Amino acid sequence: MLRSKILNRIRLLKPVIDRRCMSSASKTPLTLLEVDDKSGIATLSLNRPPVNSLNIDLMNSIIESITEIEGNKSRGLILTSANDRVFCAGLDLNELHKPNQERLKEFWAVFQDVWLALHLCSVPTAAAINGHAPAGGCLLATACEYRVMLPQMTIGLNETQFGYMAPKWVMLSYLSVLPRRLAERALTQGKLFTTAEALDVGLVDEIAASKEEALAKCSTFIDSFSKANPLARSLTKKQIREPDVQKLIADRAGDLKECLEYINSPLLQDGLGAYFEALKQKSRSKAGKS
Ligand SMILES: CCCCCCCCCCCC/C=C/CC(=O)SCCNC(=O)CCNC(=O)[C@H](O)C(C)(C)COP(=O)(O)OP(=O)(O)OC[C@H]1O[C@@H](n2cnc3c(N)ncnc32)[C@H](O)[C@@H]1OP(=O)(O)O
Repeated sequence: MLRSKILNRIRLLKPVIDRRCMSSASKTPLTLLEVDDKSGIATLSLNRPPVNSLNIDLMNSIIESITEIEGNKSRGLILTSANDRVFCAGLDLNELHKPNQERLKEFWAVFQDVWLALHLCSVPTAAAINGHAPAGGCLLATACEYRVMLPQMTIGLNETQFGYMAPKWVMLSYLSVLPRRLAERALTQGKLFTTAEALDVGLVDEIAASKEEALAKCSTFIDSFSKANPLARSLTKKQIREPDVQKLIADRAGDLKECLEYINSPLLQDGLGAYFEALKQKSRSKAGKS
């Protein structure tokens, strides 16, 4: 009786995921999903060149993969990147800059969904961060239960550097990993931590010399739950994460409204435009040099 009450409660917590089709003009899968026959661990690789920036299609593809992993009895999920330089560059700035309003609404709702799906994933989750992970990339990593990162990369919620304040629930994700004082300072500075700094403050759990080693360390973390009952483990995780998740679920429409107003404000659009242009300029001059 108690168990079914808890299960119903957890079901209510789960995001309602509208299974929109995974569309891709290039016909390349935006995520690659591999389940190891021996270990039963699923590896989900982000595969949207050049930098795995999160547009609607990539986020839907991540959600569909998580749903599949939960359904196929995988023992755990490792999130990584098919790109060996960038784990995920965060939200696709094309979706935020001069946005089409209807698309922006859908985009924000899917952004909420992807965080909820990963944050509440029923199997153990670990991120093998094999490249840079700014902003939304850091959010994906912090939604996982464990993080292993390669050297000489950067990670952090750097929103204030390009003129945005991270949404409340994004900040909560950071606060679940970092001590409050440190999180406040890093969020207000828009700090990008190097791998060594991230390990030092506890933003990542381990450093690995190669992607293979990172995947192996993530597998070891997932194996550490071998003696725990999977249902009990998953319910415990969800109970612990419930307060943060409820803050978003209780007012998804309010969050959407607030964010849309904020994103559309001329000051923020100008700041974002300048930031995006500087990124493109940097990329052009890099290409010119090579
Ligand atoms: C009043 C209260 C209201 C409260 C409400 C609050 C709500 C606020 C809502 C605001 C939302 C804010 C949330 C934001 C979260 C985000 O995730 S925003 C995205 C932030 N991302 C970044 O800042 C990363 C930027 N990119 C980089 O730093 C680098 O690209 C890299 C380190 C990831 C990789 O470097 P490198 O390998 O050298 O590649 P580049 O040459 O820089 O880039 C290649 C190519 O990709 C394009 N690109 C890079 N990042 C993005 C991106 N995020 N989106 C789209 N495109 C991107 C870059 O321009 C290059 O393209 P071109 O070669 O120029 O075509």
